[in-house]
Amino acid sequence: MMDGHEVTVVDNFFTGRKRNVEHWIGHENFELINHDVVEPLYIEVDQIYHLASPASPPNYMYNPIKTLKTNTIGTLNVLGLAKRVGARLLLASTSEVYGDPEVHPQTEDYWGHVNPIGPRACYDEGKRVAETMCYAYMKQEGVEVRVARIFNTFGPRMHMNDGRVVSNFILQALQGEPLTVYGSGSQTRAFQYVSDLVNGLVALMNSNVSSPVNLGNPEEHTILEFAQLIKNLVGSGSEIQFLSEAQDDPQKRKPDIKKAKLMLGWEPVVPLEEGLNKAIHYFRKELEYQANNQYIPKPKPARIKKGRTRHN
Ligand SMILES: O=c1ccn([C@@H]2O[C@H](COP(=O)(O)OP(=O)(O)O[C@H]3OC[C@@H](O)[C@H](O)[C@H]3O)[C@@H](O)[C@H]2O)c(=O)[nH]1
Repeated sequence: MMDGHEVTVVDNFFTGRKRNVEHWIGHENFELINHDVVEPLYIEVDQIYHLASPASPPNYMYNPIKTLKTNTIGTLNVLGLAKRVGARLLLASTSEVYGDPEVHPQTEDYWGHVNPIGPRACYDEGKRVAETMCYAYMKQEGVEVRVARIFNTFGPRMHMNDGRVVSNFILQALQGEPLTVYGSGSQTRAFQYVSDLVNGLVALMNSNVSSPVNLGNPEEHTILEFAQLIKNLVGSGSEIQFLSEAQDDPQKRKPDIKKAKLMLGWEPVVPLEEGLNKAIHYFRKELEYQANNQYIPKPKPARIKKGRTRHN
């Protein structure tokens, strides 16, 4: 929108919210369509960012069949749209295509280590077949595709009930509740701030790189370190609580971003603490918003008939 393009947002609001784009509603270049990509879509566009699919593990595991349909039928539909109108399509793929990786850090040529029947499979395998579909359409139909393998990302406008670790820890720390660490907390992740990701996606879309590219921040920490860091940044007295570990939880994850640096001239620029402070500020405001905007139906005023006076 800020570059002056006409933008159509398509969302079924399974995990999205109108509030996230409300500042653009009414702008002449902006359109919001309530639509599910599992159904075909007929519009005229020249670039498609295919970002559909819940991305938070509790969300995608909540309805695995829907997650599979979105990533398979939904991807076929948007590829069909790209083919019909001659648009370029960027797929939001994921670091989860590497599964619980045996190669560290993960490079794009690593094929991954995925449990095809585990609880994460609807998402991991869904995204893997979505990549396969992109390259089949590229080879057979000449559709221009771009594939971003997105590593853990956070930032403002995440849903309070998202369930991923950054929003969970920040909300728990702000409310004085225990920070819930799954397992021992020795598993690692590397988190990027949302604006870095957006810049990477736009750079990839407008590049000539059709093979998959990792987009992530390579600064790696254990989950326990993240819990302590967030507690300190919030200034919270919350305890750290160890819960049972999640099944098939990847034990180590960190992107190798040499390819993005070399071919897109892209790398993350927002330091972790600066990004976390912005997210903390956002969630603080969200908690205030929630406290002040609970929907309480107002009682209807009694209907008073005019013109007649009743005498009992
Ligand atoms: O409250 C929590 C939530 C999560 N965790 C742990 O924190 C780590 C990160 O968990 P998240 O749920 O944030 O995200 P995951 O790394 O498991 O999956 C993510 O991977 C990359 C993206 O494609 C997706 O956004 C998502 O699937 C995991 O080890 C998880 O077990 C906690 O310890 N406590």
